[in-house]
Amino acid sequence: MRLTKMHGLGNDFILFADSKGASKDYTDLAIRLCDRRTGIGADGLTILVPSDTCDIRMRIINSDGSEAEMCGNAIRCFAKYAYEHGEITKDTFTIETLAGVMKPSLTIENSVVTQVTVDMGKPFFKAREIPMNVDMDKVIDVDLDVNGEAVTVSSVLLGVPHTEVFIDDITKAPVKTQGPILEKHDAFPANTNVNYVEVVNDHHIKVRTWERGAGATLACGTGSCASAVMACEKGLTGREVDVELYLGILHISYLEDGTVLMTGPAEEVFETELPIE
Ligand SMILES: NC(CCC[C@H](N)C(=O)O)C(=O)O
Repeated sequence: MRLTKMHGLGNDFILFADSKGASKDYTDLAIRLCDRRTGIGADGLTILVPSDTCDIRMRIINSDGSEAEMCGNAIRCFAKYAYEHGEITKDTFTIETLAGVMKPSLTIENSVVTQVTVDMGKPFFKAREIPMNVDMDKVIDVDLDVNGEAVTVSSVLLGVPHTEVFIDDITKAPVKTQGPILEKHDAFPANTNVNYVEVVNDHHIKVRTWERGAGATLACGTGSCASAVMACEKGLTGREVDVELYLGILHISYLEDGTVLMTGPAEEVFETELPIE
């Protein structure tokens, strides 16, 4: 099996194509390969499989073996992988995911994909769409009890469920302590990704994420989109926002019609061949 290790701003993935992978169970493979001591190490597997409705289909399996509906950093890596490995010859195409159809546009320099812009679709705000156990049309500034402490959260579905906690200083974000508690809080029947957000000004935010099924990661693409959307909905920023992550910036455009565009890099780290079925 030919594997490609890639990352999007440090959120890292192992990619491969599997023409018979439409409904395969990759749980064990993900846990084995993603282990950072005994495997290759990654936040997830990203698998290219054939699609009946789009140009190609992406499956994303978290490092704990659970399957996610979508992944923003993985889809930029996936789009670059598909083009540079000859699976796709166009610079704009469609990708089927469990969260619907995503549309990447590639910036190509000397046959190398340097940036990818993805039309991520529109966010869903209703509590039952996220899903979340409260009855609200837009889940903005709800107090949740976290071990006796009231934590104010806002939530949105952007491919996957996201919860934002706005804080004054990103260096104090309790990612690894509060993140896992919020991820599995009773309020979220499907669990949630947790983003800590510092608003720097009306076009610049900083984000740190605790990911559902993967833990603390260096960047989260859908989380960056969700954070930018929520900052705008709360009146803290405009519709064009730079999201600062540990290793760089994702640019998010939240268009007037609700469509979210995400632009950022994707990098290949190495390729290898392993004797895996
Ligand atoms: N890394 C992500 C999100 C991956 C999915 C997530 N762990 C989940 O299960 O919801 C991104 O870049 O969007």
